[in-house]
Amino acid sequence: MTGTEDVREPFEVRPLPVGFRIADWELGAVIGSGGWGTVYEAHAVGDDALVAVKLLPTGALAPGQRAALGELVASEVRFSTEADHPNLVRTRAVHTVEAPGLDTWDGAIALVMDHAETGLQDVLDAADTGRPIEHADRVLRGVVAGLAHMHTARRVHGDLKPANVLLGPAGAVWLADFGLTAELDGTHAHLPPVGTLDHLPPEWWSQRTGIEGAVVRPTADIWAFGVLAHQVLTGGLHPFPGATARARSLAAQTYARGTAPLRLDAGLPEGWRRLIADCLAPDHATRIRHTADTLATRIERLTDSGVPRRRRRLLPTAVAALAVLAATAAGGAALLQDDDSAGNKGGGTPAVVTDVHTTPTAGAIPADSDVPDELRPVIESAARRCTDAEITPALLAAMIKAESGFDTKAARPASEEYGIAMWTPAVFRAWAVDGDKDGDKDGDKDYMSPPDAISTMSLYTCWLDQRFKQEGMSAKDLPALIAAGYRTSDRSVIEEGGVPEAVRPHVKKVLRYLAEYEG
Ligand SMILES: Nc1ncnc2c1ncn2[C@@H]1O[C@H](COP(=O)(O)OP(=O)(O)OP(=O)(O)O)[C@@H](O)[C@H]1O
Repeated sequence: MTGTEDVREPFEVRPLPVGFRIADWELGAVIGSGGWGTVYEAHAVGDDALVAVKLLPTGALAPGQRAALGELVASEVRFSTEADHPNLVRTRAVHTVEAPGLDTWDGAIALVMDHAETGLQDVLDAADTGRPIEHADRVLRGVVAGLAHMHTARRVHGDLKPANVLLGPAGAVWLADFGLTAELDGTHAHLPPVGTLDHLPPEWWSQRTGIEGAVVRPTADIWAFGVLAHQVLTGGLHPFPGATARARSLAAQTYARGTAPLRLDAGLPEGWRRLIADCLAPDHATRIRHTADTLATRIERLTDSGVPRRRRRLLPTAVAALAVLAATAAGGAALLQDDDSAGNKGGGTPAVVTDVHTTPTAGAIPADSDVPDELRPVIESAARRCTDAEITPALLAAMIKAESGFDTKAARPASEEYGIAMWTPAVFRAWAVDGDKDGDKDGDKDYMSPPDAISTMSLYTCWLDQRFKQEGMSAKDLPALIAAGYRTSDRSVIEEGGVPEAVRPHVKKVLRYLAEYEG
């Protein structure tokens, strides 16, 4: 899981005492502090119902800071009082603090808001990595609906991130923190050059930040939504690799320049993968097609069953794939359509599966196979990391058997291949997954550990599968192509237009084992 790093210094001043009165409100404990304010619990005098009071001080700051802050405060107050939508936090009142003798607070602005139960960042911090958070669909629907409302009102949020999504009573989802919200003037607005690195679009870095600040457009919020959706659906994982926000931001820029592919978490359902990839289109011009409104409609369709679905499609039989490898006709192979009913391809098309035995256990490892018992759960859980139908426990098991014969200590030093999945250490490092959950530092991912090696194999084969599908390669050949790509590379398979000669014996072996496992 990744935390967030802010480019601003945290706001630090002495808090006001519990019981301090602002108009009819009595302050309680501090909930937290952000870039330019502190939020307190509070209640109306004579009423126990909680509210949240955000205090935005304008005094006791260096003159430069004061000017910038003044504008932000004005923006936050202006938008907060205008905002009227179930997915934007409600501001009940705005007061000016009277505290003579308390320089920091005298003249501060107090926004009295509905009280949230928690924030999305806290939920992500406590979440299981790799799985959607509870009620992920509801949260994402709420966020995108709030965003759509803002964009229709010609506003850009400008600082969308999990810390600015509040979760209220009865499942309420509220966007909050409108300090960086800007009014659109033509197609863009100007914001002071601040924000959170983790959710800034890559084009932000190449924009000049003149006296008016950086240009922001609604597409910046769409990028931030893509990052946030990825985090919500994976228990907090950022879509770009890196241990710090700066490193992740550099990775996003490298991707935007076209020098690295977008590698979203392999566990994402296909429809969500498409939607997030659209939000993370590399520049403003390609992202502009995807508005908060169109995303909201797609999300409605993706989540109409109430939970983000982790659907599996059924696979072509290995027997048919073997036949294809042998260059015989494979007329009986299943042709599978994409199951993204809300994606870019027109939507509404259900998965079509023909001529295949639709057992719920398609691709499972049979009980009487030679796969060692202790490896079965490891392989099954690794396969679940990929929702593409071709990456099944049976395929991973067949590949492992062909690679190492299930020998956890296998080693081929001459070709630098080690462990049960025969990883080359340098390649492993680029893809490594912490399958045994013994930590999240790079050093804890070990190609000699079967869970790490097999989980990483699943991630890598999932990516190969998607590459070959993008290239329009035949669905029925995918198991063979994946086994070949794992032995060589995606590029050599694509250039060859099939299984390269040198690895045909190996691929035949994989397909034979796969046929045995699939019965
Ligand atoms: N209406 C609210 N109800 C309950 N908690 C809130 C409310 N508004 C903000 N908070 C919490 O108060 C803390 C500080 O919020 P604040 O908006 O000042 O900063 P931030 O969002 O963490 O950072 P920044 O403002 O720098 O982007 C956060 O933990 C936030 O979840």
